[in-house]
Amino acid sequence: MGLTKIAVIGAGLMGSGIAQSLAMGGKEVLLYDSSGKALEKGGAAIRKSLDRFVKSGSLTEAESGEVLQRIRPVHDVWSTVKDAWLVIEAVPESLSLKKLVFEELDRLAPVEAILATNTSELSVTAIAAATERPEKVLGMHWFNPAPVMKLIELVKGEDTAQETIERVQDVSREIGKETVVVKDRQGFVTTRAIAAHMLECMRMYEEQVAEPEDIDKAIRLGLNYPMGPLELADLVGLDTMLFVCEGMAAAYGDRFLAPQSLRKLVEAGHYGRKTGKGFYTYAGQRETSPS
Ligand SMILES: CCCCCCCCCCCCC[C@H](O)CC(=O)SCCNC(=O)CCNC(=O)[C@H](O)C(C)(C)COP(=O)(O)OP(=O)(O)OC[C@H]1O[C@@H](n2cnc3c(N)ncnc32)[C@H](O)[C@@H]1OP(=O)(O)O
Ligand SMILES: NC(=O)c1ccc[n+]([C@@H]2O[C@H](COP(=O)([O-])OP(=O)(O)OC[C@H]3O[C@@H](n4cnc5c(N)ncnc54)[C@H](O)[C@@H]3O)[C@@H](O)[C@H]2O)c1
Repeated sequence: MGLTKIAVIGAGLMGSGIAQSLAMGGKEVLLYDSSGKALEKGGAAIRKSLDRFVKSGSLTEAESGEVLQRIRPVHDVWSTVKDAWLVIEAVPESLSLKKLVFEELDRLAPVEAILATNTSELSVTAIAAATERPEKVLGMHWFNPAPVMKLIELVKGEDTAQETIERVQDVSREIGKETVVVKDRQGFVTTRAIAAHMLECMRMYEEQVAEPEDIDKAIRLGLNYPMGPLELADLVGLDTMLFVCEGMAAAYGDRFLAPQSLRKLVEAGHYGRKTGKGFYTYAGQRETSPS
């Protein structure tokens, strides 16, 4: 029997959601995080999300249990990847960190395994160059919350083989997701677009054009976005926001420069929902007031 498993490296906001999405699509998933605490937290996030699906009637209790059975938390990288045909990385948005992780994955994963990065905007080509298998490396950009969002943005590095793209298109379709294929340019399509929108809204926040909740309400109800920019930033994580701004500003210049107030929130450790405070304050994951 060939390689049948899918490995996810990083069990944070995205890695846990990615593992859940794959398991909801019937795939056997191994989930690893360098922090045991984060691995436990990721498991709790998966159970919380599955409860939402059961409450909304999309899943039965039995189906929810079957999904959980398909996700195996693992405490070392080799055990996570040794039987995987696809390895998906979801560690923090740092190019140096991702390169280190890909060097390790290249050493430990089966030679025929595809290695995918969930980076929001970093160079897939540069990440692939940290391996001996650039033709098997691609960007597999999921969206938060991964179990709910329909799209996976596939990014073709300079040396990504067409067969690699097609195999990941197939598995994305099998789990009920839609894909687009984009060139490896900083920010791809989605991050470059959403960053432009969110940064302009952040500048309006800094200029006090309106109260935070009115900025969000205006975008939500006036433009029919499911979430306003500030509440979305708190969901995605202000740490990730800042990482992304730095990458985008390096590529495209000042128009993507991180606003000072974003940097200050991150410096203060206020990352949004995941720390309980960002643009808003959250008591037990329920919004209480603008911070
Ligand atoms: C302003 C600062 C600017 C700074 C500079 C910007 C530059 C950087 C910009 C890019 C950053 C990286 C981007 C990243 O790579 C790509 C992305 O992910 S972009 C974000 C894409 N996602 C969205 O746009 C989400 C939009 N929102 C929605 O679709 C919906 O609101 C929702 C999230 C699906 C929730 O819908 P509802 O369920 O109807 O609303 P609720 O109120 O019930 O949900 C709130 C709560 O529950 C979570 N949730 C809901 N359903 C589920 C589920 N089934 N599984 C998991 N989680 C679920 C939701 O996320 C909320 O979170 P929680 O409170 O549970 O923690
Ligand atoms: N947050 C979002 O909405 C979102 C959406 C799409 C893509 N992304 C991208 O996904 C990636 C992860 O983002 P996130 O929001 O899930 O971050 P996160 O901080 O929630 O999770 C990252 C996890 O990686 C773990 N980790 C760190 N170093 C590791 C290592 N060497 N090996 C294994 N695990 C390690 C951390 O312990 C943490 O649990 C980033 O590249 C980000 O840009 C984020």
